[in-house]
Amino acid sequence: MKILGNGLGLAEGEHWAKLRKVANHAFHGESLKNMIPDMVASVETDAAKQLLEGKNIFDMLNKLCSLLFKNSYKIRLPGISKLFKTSDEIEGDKVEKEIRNNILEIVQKREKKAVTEKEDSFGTRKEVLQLFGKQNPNPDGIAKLKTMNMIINEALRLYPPVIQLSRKTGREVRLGKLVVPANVQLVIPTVAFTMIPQIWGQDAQLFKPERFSEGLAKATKDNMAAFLPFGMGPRICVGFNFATTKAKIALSMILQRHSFTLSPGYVHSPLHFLTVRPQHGVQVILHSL
Ligand code: HEM
Repeated sequence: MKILGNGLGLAEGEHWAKLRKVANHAFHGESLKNMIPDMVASVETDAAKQLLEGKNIFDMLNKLCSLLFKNSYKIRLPGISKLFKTSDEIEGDKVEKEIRNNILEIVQKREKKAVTEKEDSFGTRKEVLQLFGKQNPNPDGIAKLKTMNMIINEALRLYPPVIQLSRKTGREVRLGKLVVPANVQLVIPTVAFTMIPQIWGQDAQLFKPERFSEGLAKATKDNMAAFLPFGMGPRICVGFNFATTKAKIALSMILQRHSFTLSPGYVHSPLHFLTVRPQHGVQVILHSL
């Protein structure tokens, strides 16, 4: 019975009711409707492969069933299995372990596939391949990297390397309702502006490059000062174009050659130390295309 676990089929009472509620929800019309495209895709492409993967598991389940059946009327003292195992019990444990490993293998394979598919969910690789094919990036194409530009903007919004600007008033100035005398040092916490829900919405903390799909003015609801990763005015970052162009070239060349996933060892820990940076680096796993 160990292999059957404590699932819905064997659960009782309150535990059963809880599991049943979850299962009802999972198999409810709406949830099921959302699964249909995946079901269709899996029937079209993966059916044969899945059958092969699954066959091994069903063979082992059959073996386990016959062991259970063979032993179901045998009387054993409670706890004796811990001290002494019959050959059937040893065989049963082995089969159970194999089933578990097989299932885990299938799950891991699916997870890996899902991550690889998700990796280009914004269509950036498609965009790169359409513009450059396998050739090196060229200036005309770089200017047309629309989704990549959106992704870079969104990354800079959430993790601006420079989190504040500073200015000193050369003379008395009026800032809205505020009159600031001459020689005052002002700190402008630009990072705080990137989280204003009235501008960015309730999902301001989420990574959503599509918010930049219709340009900066639309994304900031005409408050261009809400997005200042490179500063503003005459002292705006002089390397602005250099930095974004280099990033686009590097990303394009990676996407032309590799798919990549975040390493399971990566720990998300942005650290502000002069600039914002990943405290422990960003470990990715590259797969050649
Ligand atoms: C993602 C990369 C970069 C970010 C986020 C960034 C951000 C900034 C920011 C916020 C400022 C202050 C702007 C202001 O006060 O209004 C600045 C200034 C500056 N940046 Fe960058 N920067 C980047 C890359 C670069 C690169 C690659 C270079 C050089 C090739 C560069 C050179 C400069 C210089 C020289 C200034 C001072 C400009 C001045 O005071 O007139 N930056 N940067």
